[in-house]
Amino acid sequence: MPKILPVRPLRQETFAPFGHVIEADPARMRLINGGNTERFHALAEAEAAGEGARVILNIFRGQPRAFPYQLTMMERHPFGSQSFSPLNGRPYLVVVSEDDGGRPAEPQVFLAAGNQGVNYRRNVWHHPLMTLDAPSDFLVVDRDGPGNNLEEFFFDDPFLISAPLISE
Ligand SMILES: NC(=O)N[C@@H](O)C(=O)O
Ligand code: NI
Repeated sequence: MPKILPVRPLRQETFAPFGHVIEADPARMRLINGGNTERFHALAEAEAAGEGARVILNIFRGQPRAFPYQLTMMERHPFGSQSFSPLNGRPYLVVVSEDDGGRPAEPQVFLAAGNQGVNYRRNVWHHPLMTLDAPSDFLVVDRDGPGNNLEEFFFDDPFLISAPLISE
């Protein structure tokens, strides 16, 4: 029986080993434009390593995942960070792993709210986009350039996400 992974709410403190949560954090706010606009400053940094690399902005339109979901693989991008910011205001799942000697450790699953984005630091193990309920668009900021920027790992034994609900 595959091991069922608990789902936790996405919080910066628990996500810190993997990157940053992109959300309107009052501690990062400064007023600009004559007080008309609140700027939540420098919530994360985009990384694009290697000669000829550049930071690009994309839209990913993800189809909803079906549950229970068998999680069989993780991936990482050795030359750059990757951020996902929801454009439709719907929740989604974020799945990350610590590195364990070059392979992902047991995945950790977070339920992100529709007003939370994430930025995976360069070379952080994560599962590809996990959209819920309906096709959803995400602004994705990541790295383009020479070299293979995608490393995948397939588990011998899959894990299971039974439902995208908070279980902790
Ligand atoms: N491969 C690709 O562009 N998408 C993945 O990196 C992902 O994290 O969804
Ligand atoms: Ni990715």
